[in-house]
Amino acid sequence: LRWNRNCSKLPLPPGPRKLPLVGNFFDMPTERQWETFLKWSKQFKSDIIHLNVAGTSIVVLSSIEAVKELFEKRSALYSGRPRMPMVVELMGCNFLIAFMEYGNRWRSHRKMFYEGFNVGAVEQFQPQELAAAHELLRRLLRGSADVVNDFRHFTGAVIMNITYGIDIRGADDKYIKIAKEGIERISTASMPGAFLVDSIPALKYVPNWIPGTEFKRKAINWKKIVQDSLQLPFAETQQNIATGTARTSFTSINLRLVEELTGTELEEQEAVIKATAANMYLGAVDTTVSALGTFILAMLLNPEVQKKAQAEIDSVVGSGQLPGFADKPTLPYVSAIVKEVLRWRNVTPLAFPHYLAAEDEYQGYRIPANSIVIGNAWAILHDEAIYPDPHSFKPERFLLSEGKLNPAIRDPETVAFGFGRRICPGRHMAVAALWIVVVSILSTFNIDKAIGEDDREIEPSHEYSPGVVPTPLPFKCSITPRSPQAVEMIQATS
Ligand code: HEM
Repeated sequence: LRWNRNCSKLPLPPGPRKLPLVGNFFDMPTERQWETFLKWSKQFKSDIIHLNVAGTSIVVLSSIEAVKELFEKRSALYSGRPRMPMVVELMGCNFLIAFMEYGNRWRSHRKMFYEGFNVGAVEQFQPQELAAAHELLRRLLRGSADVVNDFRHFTGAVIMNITYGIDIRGADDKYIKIAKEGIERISTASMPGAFLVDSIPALKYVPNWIPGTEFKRKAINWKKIVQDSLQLPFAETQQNIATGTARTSFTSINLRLVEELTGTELEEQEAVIKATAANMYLGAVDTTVSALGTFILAMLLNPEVQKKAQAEIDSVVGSGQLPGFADKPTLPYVSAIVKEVLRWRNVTPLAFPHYLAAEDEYQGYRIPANSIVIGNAWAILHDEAIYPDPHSFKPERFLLSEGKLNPAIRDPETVAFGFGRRICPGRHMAVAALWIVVVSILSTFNIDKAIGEDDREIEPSHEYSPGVVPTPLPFKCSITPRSPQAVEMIQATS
């Protein structure tokens, strides 16, 4: 009580002036929020700023020191998630780990995820990742109309294989479609401020016939789509196990581990396996696709980076074979490209919001109870003091003069995947998938700007979709084999 009394006398962190009742509602940016948050942070000379959006307290952290202190050292306080009635309660997304309250249910799901995807465990997935990367090369060889869509197919194929042991059939595979639609609905519904029911949860009890409750009808339709992505692939794996045709996968391994159980214990364990599997798919696809799209855009802007990487690959791997995971230690420039992709236009600029239930203090400021606390990962990854000329794509920043990776430069992987106990549990697999695609494409293809009908180069728009995971909007580019030998090597992979 004494602590609380002391805290309450402290001032709030600085921030833009608040109006009565609505607070900073009208100051809130509707796009690229991370840039405005950093601007305020500089304006108020503080790595912690406070906003009040129509009664909701929002705290934004924009330095590595602040996120480490609050999200890591005080993780017992800062590992919650804000209540999201639209997506969790109305759309039934309570099976998604990212939205779960911090507690035992979250722990049991997260534990199963960790066992499948920790740094050692993910090595077992390398053969599937390599096979899918080769399939991607074959797709690109046939000609790519939309490279971002090709990446969606690649990520879908890897994840469906690892998670359920299911093969994806073509670009319009039903599981790819279901997941794409599910992710789109979840992304729209979880955008802060998109639905009034998130600010006034009691609205969920208003009867459906009352005007203004379209959100309830949307929630019913969207719930069905999301449920399909949870239920259908899991049911197919169960069916395959029953008929003895199931391949080894995350789901089949875990279902076998619990087959001795009975009754509610079995039901509970099956529910955790089913939910964890769906999390893999829904957590992996858009994030990985976004990073790969950014990689292509970076190559279009920086042809010299592409040439340097190709020279490194040719000198290490040799021109007669395709690279594999074993080459990673000898290809530091390629690894530096992956790090720069994760830094330059990081996939989740504001990570995901954390939630503070009880009042706290930081640097003499009071952080009110029930605050949404956001780590501005974009600001940290664009800090000029650590990454000079932060808006340029420069893999060299991660290298020593002799070409090895420089351990003294902060690795973007420690920021781009979020913070503390909620840090992305799929990060090791994500980095492996990014690396194998980047190295495979660079070793066999040239990435250039497309040429228009007027014989001029077409500049990509560099526009990204709105949402929690901004993804490059479709753009034109030319991806052509580097040599006849590259074509032969790719064809030989089938
Ligand atoms: C480039 C790829 C990826 C990026 C940038 C990324 C980023 C993130 C971020 C920022 C968070 C929130 C962390 C926080 O709350 O502080 C997160 C959570 C999560 N990610 Fe990823 N992710 C990626 C790939 C993946 C993959 C491949 C999987 C699954 C195999 C995955 C599964 C999850 C899950 C389940 C959570 C929720 C964790 C929790 O709330 O405890 N992610 N991710």
